[in-house]
Amino acid sequence: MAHLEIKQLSKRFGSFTALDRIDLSVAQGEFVVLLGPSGCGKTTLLRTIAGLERQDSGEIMHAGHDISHASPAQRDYGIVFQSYALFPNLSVADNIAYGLNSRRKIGVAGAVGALQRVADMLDLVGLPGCEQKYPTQLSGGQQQRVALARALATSPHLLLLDEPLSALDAIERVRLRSEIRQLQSRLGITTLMVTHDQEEALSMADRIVVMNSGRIQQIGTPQEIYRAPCNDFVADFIGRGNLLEATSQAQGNFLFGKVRLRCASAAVDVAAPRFYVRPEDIGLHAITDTPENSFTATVSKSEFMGSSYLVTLDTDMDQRKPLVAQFSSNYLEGSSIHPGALLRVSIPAERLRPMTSST
Ligand SMILES: Nc1ncnc2c1ncn2[C@@H]1O[C@H](COP(=O)(O)OP(=O)(O)OP(=O)(O)O)[C@@H](O)[C@H]1O
Repeated sequence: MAHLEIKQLSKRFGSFTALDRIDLSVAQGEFVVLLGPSGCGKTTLLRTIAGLERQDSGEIMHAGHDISHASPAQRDYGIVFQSYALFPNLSVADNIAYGLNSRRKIGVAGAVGALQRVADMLDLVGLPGCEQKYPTQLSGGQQQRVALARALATSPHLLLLDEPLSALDAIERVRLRSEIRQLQSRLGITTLMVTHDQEEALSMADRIVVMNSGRIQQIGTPQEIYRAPCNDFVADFIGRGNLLEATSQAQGNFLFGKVRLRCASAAVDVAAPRFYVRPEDIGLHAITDTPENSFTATVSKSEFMGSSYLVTLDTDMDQRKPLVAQFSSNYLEGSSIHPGALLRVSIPAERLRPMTSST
């Protein structure tokens, strides 16, 4: 049985459809990331699960209970928002204890129990001894750790994170994302996190739900989403990529302008073949070599990215956009990839991935 099950959930604001028949099943202990561009409905979905928005239709089941019409207080979750949302006039301890008080989970041990719980929570998020500080005395990352401690203080069975890292600087963001992931694994708490940052999603999620215009586009592991995007939107949104159109030839061969390539997959729509190639899947060869699926290309632009170069190539493939390749800096050591340079590149047959849908 799924720990969280969302069935045909729809939400409208006036005539605008923010969520359109969302189906999603989350397993116990899973870390699921809702990913999509601004305005696609991620936050609305999270808020509807929290009971902070009411759906127009559809169901939400949590641990076998129908919570579709339960009030936020009747639902069992902890939530962390993008802006730290701590009470500035309350100490760290009071901020964390607030959740305990409001949910009446202090128990018989009363205030002493609450103090111990606050201390335990601060240990858990790596801020021991910070009880008496105030939010303004903490960095952004520390404030989000306190917000996390507050969300976890009632031992909820569901953790909802709404862009918890987006207000932090780059270094703190990377640090906190691995801390959150480790903590989540350790506690085994089922977690849903909203982000529009694809790197964050790829590095943290067990599964990613890619959304656009209130609809789910694809659900899969980071590897599945990255390697096999199901449509143009996902292909475009996740990482860099080349969408290529071709005409069919015999025996798994396809013609891209003047360039003929073999595709190893049998799943090509031969009537309208379209493919997807990641920049890092493009090979670079000595100009005199002629491995399978290789062709010549002229460098039009070369950007140094640190560990790699991003190289824009003019080819005879006759596509709407130039081909973009990514070559490792180590591999290029000593060779010159400057605008105008003639290269021999290849798209290996198994890296030429068919697109099944253009929606
Ligand atoms: N209370 C509301 N009233 C009217 N429209 C709303 C309301 N809340 C959200 N919307 C609209 O619903 C759509 C989805 O909003 P939502 O906040 O869920 O998007 P999002 O994917 O989380 O985007 P972002 O990353 O920018 O927060 C947006 O077009 C937004 O303007």
